[in-house]
Amino acid sequence: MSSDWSPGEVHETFSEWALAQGVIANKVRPARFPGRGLGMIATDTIKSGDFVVKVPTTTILTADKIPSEFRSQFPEDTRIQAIIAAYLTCSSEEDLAPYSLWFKTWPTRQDFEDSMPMLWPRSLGGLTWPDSDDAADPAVAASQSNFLPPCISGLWNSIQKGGVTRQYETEHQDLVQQQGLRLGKAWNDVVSVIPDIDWKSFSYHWLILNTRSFYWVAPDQEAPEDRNDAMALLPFADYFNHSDVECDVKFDGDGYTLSATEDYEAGDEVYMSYGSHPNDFLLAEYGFFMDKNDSDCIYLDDIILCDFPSAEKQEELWLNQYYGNYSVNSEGVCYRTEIAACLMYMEEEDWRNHLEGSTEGVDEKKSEDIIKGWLRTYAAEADATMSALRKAMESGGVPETHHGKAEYLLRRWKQIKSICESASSALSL
Ligand SMILES: C[S@@+](CC[C@H](N)C(=O)[O-])C[C@H]1O[C@@H](n2cnc3c(N)ncnc32)[C@H](O)[C@@H]1O
Repeated sequence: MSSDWSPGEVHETFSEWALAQGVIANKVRPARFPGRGLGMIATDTIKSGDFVVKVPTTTILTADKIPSEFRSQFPEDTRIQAIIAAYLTCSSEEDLAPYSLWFKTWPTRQDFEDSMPMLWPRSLGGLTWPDSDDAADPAVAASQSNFLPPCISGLWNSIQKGGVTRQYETEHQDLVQQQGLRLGKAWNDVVSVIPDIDWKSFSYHWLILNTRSFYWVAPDQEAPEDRNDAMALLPFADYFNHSDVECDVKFDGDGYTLSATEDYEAGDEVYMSYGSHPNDFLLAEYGFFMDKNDSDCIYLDDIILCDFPSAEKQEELWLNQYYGNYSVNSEGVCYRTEIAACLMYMEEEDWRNHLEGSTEGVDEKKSEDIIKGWLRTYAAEADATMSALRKAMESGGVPETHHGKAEYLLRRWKQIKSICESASSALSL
């Protein structure tokens, strides 16, 4: 192994401890990967299907491992993530001693402040938290621009959002506001019971759970309604970085088995999938995005719904379950988007028949032009935002300490523009 990849003493010591606790590592070990922190490296040839890590139940951290007198003090609807985060924040060193080597391998709060948009300064689209010091900053108040991608912020610079007649469940949109609500509620719930709990430490542990937990349901329990309440932290297995590979993580009463879903050579990084997530979701929830991501897409909902000719036509979309979640990837737009485009110019009755298979009234050229117009609107948003962001960097609206984050956002906006352009070209084929 190259010395640059060496994980360092803290990780070596922790790995020895984890193996002594019954964790089994098969041809993998932690290593350092530029831009990805720690990850897992193959120490030998691994074939797809080989198990790479086993983690026994005895070593994992779940809500069941927290003393019931601690758990039971919180309001009934307090989420498991909040309870575990509060436990990790408030328990004595003695109670947490069994995990102490593991905690040293986790990222720092500064790492989260650098990578997670929800903790970024408000000038870059971050939220206001108990420790935010820029809430009253006049430069921030004066800033008219939003720099986060619309799927993360729910905001636009070049279009007036509006015209939405129905509330609906969005996929991967408005992410930072939803996170804000989740963390805000968690904070209120724990503060109601532990008024002097430390915000920085609590939010740090909440983010550790957000970025490192695995799905877990104890063998004698029902799966909770919300999968976010089925959380476990797994020592050692939490070194795996994400890639758009298949996922093979199984658990039973004995513990977890993580298997490779691709072949790897010695020296390759071995990945696990955190799910089929678009880049905006990865950025908001995990603090990174990928150069190549087959699951990447953006959503046209705000553009389409404010372009829709009448409330009646929007109602047609709603009644026929085509309201919202209009996705685009570099290969084109989704079927829902094509159907919405048809309703822009078709008579309602023809359109309803079209849903049943009729082509009466369908004009492919018109549909293509409409969709291309929507994609141009999104690409123009990318241009407007990149230009505003560059200006804010030059003028000091985004302080120099945050230029790294701004550059990262510019990279994402370039990807967004390129998705619009490739999807538009694909329409003409
Ligand atoms: C489960 S941890 C993986 C271990 C982590 N890299 C570390 O240094 O401890 C998840 C975090 O790893 C980072 N990460 C995961 N996959 C990544 C990738 N493909 N590229 C860059 N960072 C990644 C992100 O910071 C994410 O929040």
